[in-house]
Amino acid sequence: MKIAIAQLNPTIGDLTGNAQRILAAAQQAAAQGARLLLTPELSLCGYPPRDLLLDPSFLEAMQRVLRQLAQDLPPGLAALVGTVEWNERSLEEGGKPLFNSTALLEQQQVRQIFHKRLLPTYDVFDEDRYFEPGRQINHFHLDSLHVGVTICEDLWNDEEFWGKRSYTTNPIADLAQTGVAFTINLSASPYSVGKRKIRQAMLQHSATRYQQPIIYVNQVGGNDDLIFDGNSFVLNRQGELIAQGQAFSSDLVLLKYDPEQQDLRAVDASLAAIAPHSSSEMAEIWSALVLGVQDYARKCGFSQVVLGLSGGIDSSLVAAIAAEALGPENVFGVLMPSPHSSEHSITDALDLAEKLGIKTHTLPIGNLMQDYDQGLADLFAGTDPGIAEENIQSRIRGNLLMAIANKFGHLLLSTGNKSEMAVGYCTLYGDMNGGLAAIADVPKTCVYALCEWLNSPCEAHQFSSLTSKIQNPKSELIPTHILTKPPSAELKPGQVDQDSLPPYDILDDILDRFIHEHQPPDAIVAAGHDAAVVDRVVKMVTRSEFKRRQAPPGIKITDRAFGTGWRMPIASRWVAASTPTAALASMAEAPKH
Ligand SMILES: Nc1ncnc2c1ncn2[C@@H]1O[C@H](COP(=O)(O)OP(=O)(O)OC[C@H]2O[C@@H]([n+]3cccc(C(=O)O)c3)[C@H](O)[C@@H]2O)[C@@H](O)[C@H]1O
Ligand SMILES: Nc1ncnc2c1ncn2[C@@H]1O[C@H](COP(=O)(O)OP(=O)(O)OP(=O)(O)O)[C@@H](O)[C@H]1O
Ligand SMILES: NC(=O)CC[C@H](N)C(=O)O
Repeated sequence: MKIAIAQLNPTIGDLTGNAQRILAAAQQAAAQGARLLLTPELSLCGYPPRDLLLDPSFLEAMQRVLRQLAQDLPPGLAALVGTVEWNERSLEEGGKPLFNSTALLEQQQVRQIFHKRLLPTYDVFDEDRYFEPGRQINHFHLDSLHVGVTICEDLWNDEEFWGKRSYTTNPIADLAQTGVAFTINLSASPYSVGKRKIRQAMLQHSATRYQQPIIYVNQVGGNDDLIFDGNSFVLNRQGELIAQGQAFSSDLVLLKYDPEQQDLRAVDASLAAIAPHSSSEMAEIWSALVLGVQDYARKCGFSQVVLGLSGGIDSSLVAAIAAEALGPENVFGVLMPSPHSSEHSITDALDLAEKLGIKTHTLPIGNLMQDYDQGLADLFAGTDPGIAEENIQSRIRGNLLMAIANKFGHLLLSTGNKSEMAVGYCTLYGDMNGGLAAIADVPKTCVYALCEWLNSPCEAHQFSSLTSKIQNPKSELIPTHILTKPPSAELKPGQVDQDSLPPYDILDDILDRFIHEHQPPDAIVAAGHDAAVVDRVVKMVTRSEFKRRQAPPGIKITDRAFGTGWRMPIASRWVAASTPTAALASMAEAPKH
């Protein structure tokens, strides 16, 4: 029996468009002789639909579209399609009104429905808000084949792999008891650095432990802050990788079940294992950010973006990502020198723009600054000029950029990185203005590493059309001077970031321990950091929550991004304290994936 994995990129809420995507994949799969089509979790509405699930008309429409899709599928092809079902018993027995489900469509009908059993409610996930956990073991027969069904989190509870149990049930253990030939996992698993390897190792462990071949089907594409990387894969009974989908793009992967071997195998290759994708961390992050900007713009209806080009490294990286995502002709860089701007802020920005092939315009802001200062002169009389006056530059730039975005229907990209967002080194209604914060989850040291990677001709060529256009292999995409000069906001004469912040390698290590590793300040000091610096950084993070709450959505690439997975109070007096006892620390350990 041939089986097809449809690694799809749905748009949230575009029910008919998503159904058409499923249908197109179904037709392609049927043409290649497939009997069963697999689609990702909630493939009909896209994941995560969030509070659209509270709209009854949305749920009704989903039911209608699902039934129509069942009618339209090619004859002879069964399909598993992700959908939402009512929990009718909730009216009498209580519980949540919905299930996160998968429908088996066959012979023009909805033949069977399976409900997700384990509901993630941590980090960016909030499934307990909407769904009741399924109680049944999910499996079906197709021709002579007996198949197990799981939905994403259902397979994230292997206590041997994790060293602890997150839920009381373990769906794959239940399925193994029923004698299924293999288990399917229909997922919408967001990207973060290193997650592909974790998924494969985790499911390899489960496949061998339960003697279960596993087909892992993941969604692809950017949905607001979340990037789904695809990377679907198939493991045989020995846990060997026998097929995989592309990273960061839609795909259709065919495989088959071999009844003699009682195992899954690739259609074209032999049973022999294949090598997992081997791209570097930088290549992965680059691809995730490009897809994030591309899909956010496309799904919100923008074809062009605008950003402030300062000749600094952050705006240079964002411009490069945007040029890759939307085409250089669709990126508009605005240079806005003030009397405090250096000469190189202009020459470096123009040099970068030429290399990327993007359009630029120069709008000096000196006159506007004078107008603001004069307008405020009476009110500010007798005070010393300071941050308020400095920030006016940033706010003039933010204002001009929004005017340009309004006028030409562009999306404004803000350029703040994660280190700045963490400590509040950015100006509200100034450089924080924007619709999408492309690198808000990329620490400053990683911003440098990404630019260096873009400039290294070997691997970047495979992942960037921009670098491959550069004829001279010695000529870099991001001008060297942008990488070597000290970072500066240039809001007052001679200002550099390191006047206000610790060196970025130290800052980023403290932030990594505090934000990603959940280490308390005393543990960070014990790791070798200066106590006063740690204390200052932790206070800056805590006190700048009000800025982050007003920031545009950022593209998540780490296991703990600011945004939907970071829910801190603003008006709070708590500042992280000392290490708890070991027992408490392990109980409180937040799930990461
Ligand atoms: N809890 C709270 N809830 C709501 N609002 C709160 C608040 N606490 C302060 N605020 C308000 O926020 C104001 C302070 O925030 P804000 O006005 O953003 O400004 P602020 O943080 O004072 O200054 C911005 C900093 O970012 C630096 N920087 C670095 C890189 C680039 C840029 C750039 O702009 O290009 C700037 C700049 O040098 C300066 O150190 C307060 O004056 C107060 O009005
Ligand atoms: N002279 C300028 N012209 C246009 N935009 C500017 C200018 N100065 C600042 N900006 C905008 O404000 C943002 C914040 O400035 P900031 O100095 O923090 O970043 P950067 O210059 O890109 O990088 P770096 O932090 O390495 O100097 C810039 O990325 C840019 O979008
Ligand atoms: N949609 C889900 O159930 C996702 C949860 C899962 N732990 C993942 O990140 O892959």
